[in-house]
Amino acid sequence: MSIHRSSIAAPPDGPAAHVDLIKESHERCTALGLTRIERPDYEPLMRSDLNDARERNRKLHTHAAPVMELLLEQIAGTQSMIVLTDAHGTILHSVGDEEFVTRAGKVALSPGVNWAEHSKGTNAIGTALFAERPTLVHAEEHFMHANQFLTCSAAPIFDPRGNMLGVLDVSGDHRAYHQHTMGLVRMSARMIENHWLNDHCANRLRLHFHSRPEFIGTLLEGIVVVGADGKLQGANRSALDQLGLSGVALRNQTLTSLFGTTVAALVDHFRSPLALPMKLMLADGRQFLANARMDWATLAFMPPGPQSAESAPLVLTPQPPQAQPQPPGATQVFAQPGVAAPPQAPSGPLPTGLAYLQTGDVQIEAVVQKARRIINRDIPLLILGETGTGKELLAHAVHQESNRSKQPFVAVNCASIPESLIEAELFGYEEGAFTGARRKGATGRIVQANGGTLFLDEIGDMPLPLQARLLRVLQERCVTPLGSGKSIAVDIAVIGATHRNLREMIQRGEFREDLYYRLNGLVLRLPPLRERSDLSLVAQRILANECPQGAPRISAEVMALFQRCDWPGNIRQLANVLRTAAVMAAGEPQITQAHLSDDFLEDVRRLAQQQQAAALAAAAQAQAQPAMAQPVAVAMPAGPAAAPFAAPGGAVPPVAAYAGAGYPGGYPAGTVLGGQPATPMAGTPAAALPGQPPSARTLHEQEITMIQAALDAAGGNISEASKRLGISRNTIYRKLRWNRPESDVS
Ligand SMILES: Nc1ncnc2c1ncn2[C@@H]1O[C@H](COP(=O)(O)OP(=O)(O)OP(=O)(O)O)[C@@H](O)[C@H]1O
Repeated sequence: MSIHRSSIAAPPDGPAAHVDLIKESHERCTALGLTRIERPDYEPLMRSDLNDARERNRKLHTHAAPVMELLLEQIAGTQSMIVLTDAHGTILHSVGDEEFVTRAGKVALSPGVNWAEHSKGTNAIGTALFAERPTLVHAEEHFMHANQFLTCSAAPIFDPRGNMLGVLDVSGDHRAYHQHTMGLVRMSARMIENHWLNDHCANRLRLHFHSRPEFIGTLLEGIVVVGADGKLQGANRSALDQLGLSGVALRNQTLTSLFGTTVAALVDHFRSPLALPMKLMLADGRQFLANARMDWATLAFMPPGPQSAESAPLVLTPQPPQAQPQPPGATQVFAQPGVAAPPQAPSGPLPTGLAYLQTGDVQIEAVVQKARRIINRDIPLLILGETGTGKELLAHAVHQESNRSKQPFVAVNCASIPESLIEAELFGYEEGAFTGARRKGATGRIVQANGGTLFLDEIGDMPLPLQARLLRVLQERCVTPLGSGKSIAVDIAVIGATHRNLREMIQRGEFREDLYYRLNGLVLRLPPLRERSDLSLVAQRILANECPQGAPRISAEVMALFQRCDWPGNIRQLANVLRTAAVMAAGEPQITQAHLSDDFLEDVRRLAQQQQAAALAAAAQAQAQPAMAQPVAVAMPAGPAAAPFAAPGGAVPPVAAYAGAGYPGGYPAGTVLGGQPATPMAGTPAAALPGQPPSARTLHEQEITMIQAALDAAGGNISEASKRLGISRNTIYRKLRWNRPESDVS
């Protein structure tokens, strides 16, 4: 049974446009010298060339494969097949009804064969490629007689900049034509485009919008990609449709020119995890609601929002190309508007990659030299170090300097993902793989990293059963998503990182020895900030990065304070402190104590008290020891102005006397912190348990106490507490979750 052309349902552009499209295609074929009875060119690509083409289009297939599987379910039993081609019309992959696939093979509708118009005449794939729009070619609409048993629906797949990536097509027996097929193919192509966009622009700010909020998060949502300078860099098809713009017209717009807002306003609005969608309005009055998405790593580089409602909104400072290269992983830099350039401009462009990390410390220098030697050598790297020491930055720098730099760098924090979800996150899953799984399934992070680098942060927190699966992936270089029988080949460089002592974990049976040896081709240990000799240069580099138009100096008093701090949050904490200070000091030539946040000064004060208390207790214990009489208990006074320490059995000299004497690890004589003399406080970690010298308290216990105190001060708000402590929210969760002594990194 053949279907009359005019009865073909739902051609993408209406019946008249469809007739014209086919007519023009036939004319092109005639002009190309093709004839209708011509024996089609059946010559497929050689196997090796097909493999090359598949390799070149691996990412397209990665994003298309789950969508094709889903589509296959919808068309099962309809005598049809699904075809994915590259941007030239060469078939890369096909799946479908076995019987029909064999029939289609007779007209060379199979991998390795090119279906561009010039080789196969009018057909949905070739004509969609030419017309750059979804195309239906039914039965005798095919130019060549041999293909007229087919009905084919094809949709081109574009990247966010409008570049053609390939074509998705469903071809079937023309007698089994179904009017919904074209719609399914168009939807599937959009899904692939959205996957591609979200993956490739993961590090960039994306706005997901629609005029109806319930459509945000669906296939109908518009997505625009926003650059650090506020320029719109790309969009999905639904965005262009909703905005009524072409891709080129969209890329000539900025957030301000199109929606009347700024990146800073967006960042500020969405900083709260509970933020509602933001209202955006076009110049013609049309309104949309938008959610913003971006990688957490990107957000980590953004400064806190405006300090108060009255303060001027933060604006993005455009960076001159090449003038201020970003450190590895950094994306955006903010400054206050209207601020005169501070007198101390950075002397030159900041180095990038591993060179960014070289600030003169000998331990770091050794780390960088060793890291350089293994670049492109297929040697797995394991980075050890406390939280915030720059493990991810180092991993990113290694990736940047490798020949994988153009491919994705995918970071997974094994400690921040609930144990039950790590497997799905890493390996991906098929539709219906487990209760609560997204209907369409998901690509795992390992597959997303294909061709690039997978950074497994906090690898020591990976549950044992998953360690076995990860080991298999590393050995066999292929991944099998949950609920799938098929494995996907992957080519990844793996960098692991942890703050834990993996050797001890192996001994306790908590970490697989075989995985450990797979991961530790080279082990690099990043020293904590308190052990580094380059604090001053690191601080200046962070400031230069924060204030591209000229960084303020750090006053000697502040630097002296920094030098004495023990930085439990390491460089992350330092960066947070400097970021706030730079905003407070805007327009002034140097950062003084007055620009430091009270939280930080409070922490420094508390630390000084702990150190003094520890020293006092040690001294008291030393005094008590000859008599072997009583255990030492140090009672802390109730507040800063309270009486000096008292130890059982006798008066202990006032703190001031000790401070004045200049205690080892404490403050030198006469040091004044935050305008007040350093004095002890009740409830500090150094308030030792009776019968136990403070030094016997583990670092972990002290950390827990500090975290608890910060949480109390922040009213239980973990984000706020993490800001105050300068450690990540994950670290807080982790430390509270494992509220037991942790082993230090060896
Ligand atoms: N050498 C450096 N110079 C400037 N900034 C740095 C340096 N090292 C780290 N940082 C900054 O410190 C912060 C923490 O770094 P990073 O996330 O790499 O640490 P991490 O060790 O991976 O932390 P965690 O263990 O908590 O995941 C980031 O903002 C990073 O940019």
